[in-house]
Amino acid sequence: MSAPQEQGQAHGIEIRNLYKIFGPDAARHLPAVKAGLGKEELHDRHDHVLGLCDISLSVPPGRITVVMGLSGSGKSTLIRHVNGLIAPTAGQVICGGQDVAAMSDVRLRAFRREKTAMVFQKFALLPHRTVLENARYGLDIRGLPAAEADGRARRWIERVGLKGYEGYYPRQLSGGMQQRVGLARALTNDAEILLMDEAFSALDPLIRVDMQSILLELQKELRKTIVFITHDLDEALRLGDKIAILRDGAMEQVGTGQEIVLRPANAYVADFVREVNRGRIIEAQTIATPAAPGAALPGFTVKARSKLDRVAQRMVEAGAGAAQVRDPQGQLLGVIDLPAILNAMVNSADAESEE
Ligand SMILES: Nc1ncnc2c1ncn2[C@@H]1O[C@H](COP(=O)(O)OP(=O)(O)OP(=O)(O)O)[C@@H](O)[C@H]1O
Repeated sequence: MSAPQEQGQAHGIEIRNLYKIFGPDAARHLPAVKAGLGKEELHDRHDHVLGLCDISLSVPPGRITVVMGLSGSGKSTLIRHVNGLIAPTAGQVICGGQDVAAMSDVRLRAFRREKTAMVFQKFALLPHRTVLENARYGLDIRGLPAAEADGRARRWIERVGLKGYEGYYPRQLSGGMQQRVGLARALTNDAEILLMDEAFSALDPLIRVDMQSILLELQKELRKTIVFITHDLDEALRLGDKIAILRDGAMEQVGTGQEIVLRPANAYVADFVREVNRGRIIEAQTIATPAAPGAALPGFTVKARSKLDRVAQRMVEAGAGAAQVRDPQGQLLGVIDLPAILNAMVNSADAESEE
């Protein structure tokens, strides 16, 4: 009866000047934190923990925003503000024109249940329920007719590659398969916003890459607003349309993977991206420079989104020292040459940090 909402326009999320101080007297310490009191001093002098410090982040609708940082940097705290599991000490989390932090309990519960779905590192499946029952659990809670809940759940179970396993129990499945159930459950809920907290971190490396591929494949069509937490840079670079790097509760840099790898904002981020294989990340379009007016264009052409290691390989094979970079519509974006490619690929990511 009730129409599926797959076609519904996903909302973005605006996080504005968010502060979270853990401790009984959080509000009292807020002015000092705003004036620059750091995490360590707050802890040592006042026995409070600075969870988040002046975080502003625009999470675009229909895209994957990755929040990354080391353990304790505030990733989980941030994602839990998005669905109101944690209330901020100050600041706003705006979704669909509403401040999540200002919602009444009833409204917040409805928002959490209907607009958001979470995928956890530890899967959080119900052990005594089958794959099908786990996947449809959220719909059961919402009181959907059984036949409809069943139909929707089966569809997503199939989409994550688990057709035939509907009657299995979680303990009968591998970790990767259990997390597919976690994903199917989140998708069955049909929420616009997917919150994924280290969702693939417990999986073996190959399975993890598999799950990333499944998510990317589904996302092409689903266009959910996804906030994905990870401490793994490779995962962040693979998944993130946008990446936010946290340290000690503060935002170090927000940007695309290309921007972060090529132009780390400071020494900390530079350190983070130092080991990255830049040739496999940076795209031709990122380093293309405008063709000189009137100059002849190189005879060789590469695609805008081709990664530099492939571009270099093809250029060397073709004996080309330079190439045009064109987008899928054939539009000229600029030119690149081998020295520029090598320069971008060489791992000299020490930030020219001004400070
Ligand atoms: N309920 C709480 N009470 C007190 N301090 C907390 C609480 N929750 C989190 N913290 C502290 O806030 C900071 C950020 O923690 P958070 O769990 O968000 O980090 P994280 O980046 O998700 O780390 P991890 O990758 O280890 O999960 C840490 O210093 C943590 O100890």
